[in-house]
Amino acid sequence: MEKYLLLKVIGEGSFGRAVLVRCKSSQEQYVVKEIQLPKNQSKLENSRREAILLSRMKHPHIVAFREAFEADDLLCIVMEYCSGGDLLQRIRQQKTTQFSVDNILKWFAQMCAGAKHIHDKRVLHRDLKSKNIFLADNGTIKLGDFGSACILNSSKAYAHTYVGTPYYVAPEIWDNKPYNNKSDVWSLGCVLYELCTLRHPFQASSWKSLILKVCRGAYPPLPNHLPYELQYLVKQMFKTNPKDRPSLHTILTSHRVSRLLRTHLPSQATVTEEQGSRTGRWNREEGQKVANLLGEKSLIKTSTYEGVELPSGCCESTESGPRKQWAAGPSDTVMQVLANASLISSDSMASTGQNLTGSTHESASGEPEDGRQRRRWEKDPPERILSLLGKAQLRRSFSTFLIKKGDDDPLVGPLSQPQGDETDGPEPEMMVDEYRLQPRSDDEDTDFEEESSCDWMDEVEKMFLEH
Ligand SMILES: Nc1ncnc2c1ncn2[C@@H]1O[C@H](COP(=O)(O)OP(=O)(O)OP(=O)(O)O)[C@@H](O)[C@H]1O
Repeated sequence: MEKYLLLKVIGEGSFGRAVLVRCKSSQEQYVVKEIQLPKNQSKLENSRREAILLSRMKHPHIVAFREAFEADDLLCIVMEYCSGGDLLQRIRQQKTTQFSVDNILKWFAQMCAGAKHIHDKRVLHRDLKSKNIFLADNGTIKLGDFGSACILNSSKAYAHTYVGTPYYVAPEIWDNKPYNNKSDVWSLGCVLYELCTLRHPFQASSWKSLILKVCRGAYPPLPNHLPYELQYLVKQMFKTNPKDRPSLHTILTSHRVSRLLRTHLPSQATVTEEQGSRTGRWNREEGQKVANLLGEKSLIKTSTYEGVELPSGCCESTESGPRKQWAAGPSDTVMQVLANASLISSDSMASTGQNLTGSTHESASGEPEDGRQRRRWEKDPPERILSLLGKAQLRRSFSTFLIKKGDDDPLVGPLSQPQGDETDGPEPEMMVDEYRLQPRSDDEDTDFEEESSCDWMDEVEKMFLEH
């Protein structure tokens, strides 16, 4: 840390603070994420994973990694400073002034290029939202916050924890289905919608209403002045079946909107890893060094309660439970039980009290110890879990999904007005050319998903049983 001069604290995240520093030798400014190395092993792995993942993602639209080191009890991740702040702040600054179509297309194209790059590496971001997307000083988009990302295609990659922010979560996650590349596409659809309207597509005053809207893909249509290609794209990104959503590759190459998007992308933004490597922009050695430093094994032997504060003692289990699949229609049950719970405001995960998260449990090798078959639930599991949820207040967070006892503030969406936002009021009537917007099925598109099913509901149950 002696190399850097501390300039100011930018903010506090759930795992530590972010500080602006200046490198004493180069005079360049960087952000250092200081993460208190947790005694809790699972959080430690989470922190290390972010550093490793970031070190491997070199792309013009991904926050650049510089180095990571451990000092005292801190893991310090040094990264590019995005002086334009995050996109949520930027959208809020607009108040009621809409962004120009060119601006929307440019930013969206850039975020797609960054996200496509991580998907090409078989990594899912899992928490894409305007608050995790940054603007560099030249106005360029940079995807950040890889704390929730998970690597796919590794039998040891057992990051099967629920991660996400309710407002950006795809319908399949509410259905306890595995997170997949199209779930990231859904979240980016939410960001695109925010850019187009300065509002969130799925605003609601209760969990039931929020989940219903998400699971039905019901959102107020975009204003007519926007090009139909954008309207068509939004409609496709909000297809409730992930298979019907276009991949980022499709969006950038063969979608009706691709031509518009590509005019805003310099050719280097879509460079592949191999191309990058040939041109020397992708520094494998550097990534490897960091991975070694931080212990690559820990990356894939992860046992995490990702992104959520847990009561102490909740993360201790190392049991390798078999994967679970829903027998049928969990969403209805989810909604029944959530109906009475209120969603409350929280900008920070560093909240106190009893919170909810998912976790990953696995053997020391990171694999199911005995190759056990996946078992199916014998009875409808959401009933059980959600009756537990019913005892708690559901807490909204921009960072993750929390349940907290004892509060009952009304729900306020990320882009709600401070007061009196009619989140559940009648949706504005718009003239939409349904025929032109009719989406096609994207059968030939690329699909991949995390290996293990999302068993966050199971973890909720365990957590409450322990208390
Ligand atoms: N590279 C960066 N450039 C500029 N600002 C950043 C950068 N990284 C983070 N920030 C800002 O620093 C603050 C803290 O960020 P951090 O990622 O630590 O936590 P968070 O995203 O607010 O919360 P959480 O950890 O719960 O996701 C945020 O306001 C964020 O916008």
